Amino acid sequence: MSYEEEGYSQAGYVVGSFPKDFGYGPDDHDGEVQIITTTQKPRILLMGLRRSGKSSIQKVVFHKMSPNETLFLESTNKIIKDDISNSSFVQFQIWDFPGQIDFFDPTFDSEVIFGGCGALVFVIDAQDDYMEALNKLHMTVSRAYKVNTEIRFEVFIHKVDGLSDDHKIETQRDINQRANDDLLDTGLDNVHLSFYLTSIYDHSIFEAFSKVVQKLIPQLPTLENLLNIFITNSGIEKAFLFDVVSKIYIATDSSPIDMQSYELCCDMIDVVIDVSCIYGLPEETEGSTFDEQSCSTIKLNNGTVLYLREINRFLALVCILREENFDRQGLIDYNFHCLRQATQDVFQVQFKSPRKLEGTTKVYESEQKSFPKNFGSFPPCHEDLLIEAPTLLS
Ligand SMILES: Nc1nc2c(ncn2[C@@H]2O[C@H](COP(=O)(O)OP(=O)(O)OP(=O)(O)O)[C@@H](O)[C@H]2O)c(=O)[nH]1
Repeated sequence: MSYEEEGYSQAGYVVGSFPKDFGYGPDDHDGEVQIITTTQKPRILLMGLRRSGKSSIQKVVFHKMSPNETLFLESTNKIIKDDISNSSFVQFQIWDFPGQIDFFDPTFDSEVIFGGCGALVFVIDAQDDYMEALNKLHMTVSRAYKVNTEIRFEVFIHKVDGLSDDHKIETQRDINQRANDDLLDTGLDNVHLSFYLTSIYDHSIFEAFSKVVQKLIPQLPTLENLLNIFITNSGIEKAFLFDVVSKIYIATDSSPIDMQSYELCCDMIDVVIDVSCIYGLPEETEGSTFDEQSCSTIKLNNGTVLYLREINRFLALVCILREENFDRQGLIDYNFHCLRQATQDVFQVQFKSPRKLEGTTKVYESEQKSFPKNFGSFPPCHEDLLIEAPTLLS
């Protein structure tokens, strides 16, 4: 059967009911998936005035550059296209624009640049006077929206490490108000801007980028639902699905996120990778330090356990739970295997025919009782933790 018959477009993406042609997923589990790496990737554009911090964000989040090293970055003078799909689960390109870009330059092709773009991240330096940045933001948004009404506009109020807490809130309120007023004045009141306070010197930039990326993942509600069921049946308090290299979390359960939990999980990934680098591979062996055997459990002295397991070579599940709930580690391990299988299925559905795709997606998106029948749960003595447990382990 040809790819088209199977539901593929010529470009290698699925013709079907997904909202956008975004390519995600493990490319090592199924030969079919590799076709996506040869095609045009969905794009996230990084724009903003000169020296606002665009290249630093890209280098810190996706290339492990330490924040202090960004002091020596040279100014970008042409569009830098960074394809991060080789190292990351989320397959997209990031285009870093020079600050002085001129929209009226005839070589600036808005149709091409904004046409296939998923998200436009506009970076504003909060330590500087931001009036000029707001003008540029308005010009950029109106230009992009004219070409592509589907773009998500994300505004990073950046370098907030230099501001006091009160000043941060006040700056965000002021920028939000002015940017939306500008849009209203030009009749663009249906354009939605999202604002984030960010800095490369803490985890805020990773958190903000996580939210930007999550909005581009059509499978997000399904993943969230899977994680909800997993944590409820396993006595876990919080679970994140991490892209290991970037430390972007592509999904979490629906309980509230506190920054400390996120930071703790990020730190755990660093520890596991560092220890694996030193002790994980036999001497003089080339290979990935994160593989199917990667797993770790860390018990903290405050009665909390951190639990990390590999989902595929790019993705890790990191959970936080109470020590007493870790007594039944076998059950958690078992449930994790169900979750891992389900997660892989969710992403591979994307590469099946639209007909099959609808059916499978429905299974995962419907009520909890329709989830994989083999999901384990705490035995009946822990009834408080059960939610219509499918098959109980005895
Ligand atoms: N304090 C602080 N400085 C930052 C932050 N992010 C970037 N910088 C600094 O801002 C300066 C400019 O950063 P770049 O990343 O080169 O800025 P850019 O927007 O790419 O600049 P152009 O390439 O000229 O458009 C560098 O000295 C960075 O170290 C941040 O979160 N906090």
